[in-house]
Amino acid sequence: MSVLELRQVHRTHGTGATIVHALRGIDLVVRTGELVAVMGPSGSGKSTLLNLAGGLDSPTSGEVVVDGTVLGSCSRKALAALRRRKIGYVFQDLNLLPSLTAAENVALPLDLDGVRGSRKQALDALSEVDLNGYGDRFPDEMSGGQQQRVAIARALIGERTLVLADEPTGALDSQTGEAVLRLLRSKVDAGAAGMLVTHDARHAAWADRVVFLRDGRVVDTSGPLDQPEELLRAP
Ligand SMILES: Nc1ncnc2c1ncn2[C@@H]1O[C@H](COP(=O)(O)OP(=O)(O)OP(=O)(O)O)[C@@H](O)[C@H]1O
Repeated sequence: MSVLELRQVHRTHGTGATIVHALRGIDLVVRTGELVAVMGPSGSGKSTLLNLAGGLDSPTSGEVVVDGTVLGSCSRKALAALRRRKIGYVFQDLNLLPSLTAAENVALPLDLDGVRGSRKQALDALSEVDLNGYGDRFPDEMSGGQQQRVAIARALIGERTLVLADEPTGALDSQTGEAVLRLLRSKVDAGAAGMLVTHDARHAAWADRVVFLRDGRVVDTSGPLDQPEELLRAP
């Protein structure tokens, strides 16, 4: 089943002589159980693509569909609820709330929906990212890598059908980074769809498919990545 669909998506910034075409006509489908890696040079549109898929930004033209809902047709309130319930997002800059503890940050999307037992679920999610006993710490009492794992726990908690991650392993050592990718993979295998922006071919190897962007266009896609180095060298 298609969870995420982009139909002829364009996104421009500015107008006239200073116009920037961040995305130029992207068609992409991500299905249940599928993890898609997005690669490409700096400025090729990867973060823009992820922001559009997560409903954090809107296309200049074209449609973004999540779980059968055209995001552009939603009210702000409906979009916020859909994002909270269905989309887990790991941002490059984490976006943890400094005044909430780790457990409260993780539980927040559930609390906003009045889900019972959110603290227990949050503590379980924290222990899955190896943060047992850290639930009552505030973000500024944790290392960058620990904060990143809190952000991952927040993205994976609940019944998310779409998980979006922008360089989720940035501040992590390679062993913890691998554990995070394994978690992302298992969330997808358990019935979600996932999209992962990465510069690292070893991380892309966790994906079922790699979409390679250049200048806002998909220039290549591959199945399971046999030869990531070749793809990275593509003209
Ligand atoms: N708010 C904005 N205003 C103007 N231009 C923007 C804005 N956001 C992105 N862009 C431009 O759109 C293009 C795509 O940016 P984007 O951040 O999506 O690239 P990226 O592939 O994620 O880059 P990186 O790997 O460096 O994070 C770039 O040329 C960028 O400068």
